[in-house]
Amino acid sequence: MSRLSLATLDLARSRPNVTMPPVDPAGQQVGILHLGIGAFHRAHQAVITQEAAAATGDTRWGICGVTQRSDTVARQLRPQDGLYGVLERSPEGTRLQLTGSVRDVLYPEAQQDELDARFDDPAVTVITLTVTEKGYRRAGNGRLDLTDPLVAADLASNPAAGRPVSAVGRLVRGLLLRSRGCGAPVTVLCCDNLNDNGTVVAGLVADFCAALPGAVGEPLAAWIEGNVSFPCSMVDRIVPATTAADRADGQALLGLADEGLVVAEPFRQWVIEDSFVAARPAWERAGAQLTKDVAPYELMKLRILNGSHSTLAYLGALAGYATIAETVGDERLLAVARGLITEDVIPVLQAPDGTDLAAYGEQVLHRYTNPALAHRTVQIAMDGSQKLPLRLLATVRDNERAGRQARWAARGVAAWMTYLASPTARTGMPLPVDDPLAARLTASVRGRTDAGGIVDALLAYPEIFGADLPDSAWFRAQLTEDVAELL
Ligand SMILES: NC(=O)c1ccc[n+]([C@@H]2O[C@H](COP(=O)([O-])OP(=O)(O)OC[C@H]3O[C@@H](n4cnc5c(N)ncnc54)[C@H](O)[C@@H]3O)[C@@H](O)[C@H]2O)c1
Ligand SMILES: O=P(O)(O)OC[C@@H](O)[C@@H](O)[C@H](O)[C@H](O)CO
Repeated sequence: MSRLSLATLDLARSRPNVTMPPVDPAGQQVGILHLGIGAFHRAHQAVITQEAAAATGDTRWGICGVTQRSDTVARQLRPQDGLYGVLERSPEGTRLQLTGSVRDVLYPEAQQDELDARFDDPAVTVITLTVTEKGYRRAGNGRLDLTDPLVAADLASNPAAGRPVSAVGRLVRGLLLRSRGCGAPVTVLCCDNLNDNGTVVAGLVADFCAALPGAVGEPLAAWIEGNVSFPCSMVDRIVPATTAADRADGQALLGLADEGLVVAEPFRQWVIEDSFVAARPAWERAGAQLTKDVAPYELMKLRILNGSHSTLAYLGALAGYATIAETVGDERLLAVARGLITEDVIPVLQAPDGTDLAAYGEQVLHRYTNPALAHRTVQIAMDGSQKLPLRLLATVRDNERAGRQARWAARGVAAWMTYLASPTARTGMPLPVDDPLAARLTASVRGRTDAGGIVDALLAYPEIFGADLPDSAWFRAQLTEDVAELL
């Protein structure tokens, strides 16, 4: 079967349930450099960007995507001239949105020169990132982990001449080349699920500069101070990893093979701090919200959605459910998610202007029920050591400060602990541990059946639980009771 590309795109024009790109892909110039061109970026920012371009007629905002660890996405998209479909799945049916805003894809290991040229291109005024929580290589204190092998390798090589391997290393090298080259201001916009994500990235870049030889790091830090901004953003759209079945469904709709296809729910939200130092797409013309303060939106989303998502992922996987939709079909597990949202999270959360938190929470739970979206519990269970502090432990702490006990958040943490201890679900479904700390975590607890010992062993990770939570008597007791029940 022929493959989607600029040459074949017209064949899709009359296909039912297929929507053509709303802009001429070939007419878009690259103005955005995106580090981490995974599934989420393709289903969220790239779609909103092409809609903004269509609404304004502004052709400056094509995207150059940069893969991080492998050339997979480059191999998928380059033969397709950057085109791919977003398979939007809902109970009402499935439609395919063709997307044409990705104009180039680079694999840095083989294309560092091309990447350098993009970083130094004055037409590029926005650099965006989705490199996952662990991709930022943060130490337990939130600062750049200078002992991380990739970060250490980047620092050891000449930043202007070497070939960086960490995401922050790539970003800093790019900013260095730009500061010495075109010198044009640029905005760095983080789109990962992190609290205060722009501030986090600004801090990591500053840490990296401070660790460079002074003659390089100091002038670079000064240039960044005057020429780069790091707005925060809240991003939301449920985008499960694409499967072979998804590709087959996409191909049946399109009549063309599409190796770059991604799957998503209909819902999407993007709230962006309005703090840009250079031109940007008019994303607000495609539904994005530009605001002075993203923090209340970030906290609402991370704690209500991502907190309940992780809780359901661990509880669901332990019960042998493969997907979130199956998990919320179990009334007892749905009740845990609802308890977490209404009893633990909302009472200690500040609502963004005009937002009804209870209604938001119910909408989130409803989104999980989408039976057409096979979002695997073990996918969401990945990287728990990076996610739990933001998604659940912050809620535990805020409740402690308010003199309350976050009983349901503790249940989510206990489910993570039980997941780590259990090689398989009760049904025999394997429970893989995919986490930067996987080797240590599994050595600590995998295969153990003593609830108290499991809880003690895991609470002893200060990079996850800090110095305070292990001292909370009710938390330890609740975790032990819950792990004993879940094992
Ligand atoms: N998928 C979703 O539903 C969703 C929704 C909102 C936000 N997000 C954010 O987007 C991120 C990526 O999600 P995705 O669905 O695109 O995942 P994905 O697996 O499709 O892509 C992940 C991207 O991050 C890169 N990456 C992974 N580990 C890395 C590391 N250690 N160092 C550097 N880069 C690394 C990969 O190379 C890839 O480019 C999430 O971690 C989250 O922060 C995802
Ligand atoms: O993408 P991750 O790994 O940060 O988290 C898994 C899910 O909780 C997450 O992707 C949600 O689907 C998403 O945050 C919804 O917007």
